[in-house]
Amino acid sequence: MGAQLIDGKSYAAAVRAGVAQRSAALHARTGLTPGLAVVLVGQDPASEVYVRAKGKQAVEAGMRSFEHRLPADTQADDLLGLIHRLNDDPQVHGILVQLPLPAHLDARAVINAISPAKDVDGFHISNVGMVGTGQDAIVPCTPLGCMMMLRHHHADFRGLTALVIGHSNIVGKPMARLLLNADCTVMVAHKSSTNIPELARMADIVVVAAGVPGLVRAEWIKPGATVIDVGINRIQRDGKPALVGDVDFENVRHVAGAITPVPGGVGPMTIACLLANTLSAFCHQNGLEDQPLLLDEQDPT
Ligand SMILES: Nc1nc2c(c(=O)[nH]1)N[C@@H](CN(C=O)c1ccc(C(=O)N[C@@H](CCC(=O)O)C(=O)O)cc1)CN2
Repeated sequence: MGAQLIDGKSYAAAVRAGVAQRSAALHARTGLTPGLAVVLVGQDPASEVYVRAKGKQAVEAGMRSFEHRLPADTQADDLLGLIHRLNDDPQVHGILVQLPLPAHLDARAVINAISPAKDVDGFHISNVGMVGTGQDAIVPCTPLGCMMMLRHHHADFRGLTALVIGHSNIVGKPMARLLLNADCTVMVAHKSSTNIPELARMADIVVVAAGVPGLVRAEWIKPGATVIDVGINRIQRDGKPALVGDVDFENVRHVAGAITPVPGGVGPMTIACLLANTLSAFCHQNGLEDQPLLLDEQDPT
């Protein structure tokens, strides 16, 4: 029997619909509108696509979108000046700086200049520390989306073992922390570890964010395991461009219990969760009650 396909597109549509509904209800009650500011430095083609999608989906969810496009040679002081202005702008409740930044800019310093309350990417050291110590905080969008989809398949993480492959600050590390906070037993592997196959065979959940096309193979997977593929790799296949994940999808799908496709899996949840984080930030900044958006109440199936 093949794995159940985890349809991130439908889940993301359900999350966005929930955000739009709450945003409209809060606007009707208070007259206030959530605002999201997105900063893009340079012209990386993939980043252009994501930034455009963020602005469009924010507006569709009833939010204000503020796009700031800066040239690739922008100096740190100018970028930091913009962030300080956005921190002080009462119409802006969420700020994100699209990554990667050009090499001459220090991404850490830029991220830590964002007010933690408006850091809707959840990358500020204060949000990272809070999540790391199991406190309520803004959670990075991609791992949040992965957790929402995983919760749909696993009511309780206690007694389960997870393997996270890749330990980036954007995905791997926060993903491992969220799973630990949910009482899962968690292993984290560097993408070039030679023992990944043995670790994967013990895992009920495999989350991979390694940037290596087809890294995860069918013979590594425990039958019935849930496999979440965060990889987005642009390759040439039969002379044509193709988008593939870090999982050998065609073979792993015959062993796994549930699996995310690429495209249409984790990716769409990233922006949906960004909107959910922006709505939460808006609520906190205005003393409004924030309700967590759970997929269970927005079940697309
Ligand atoms: N400041 C941030 N920078 C980056 C983040 C982030 O969360 N915050 N994540 C990624 C890029 N990203 C959002 O910014 C993102 C990546 C992928 C998708 C997505 O929907 N992917 C589609 C495929 C789309 C395509 O053709 O590329 C899919 O997987 O189905 C959305 C957002 C790095 N930077």
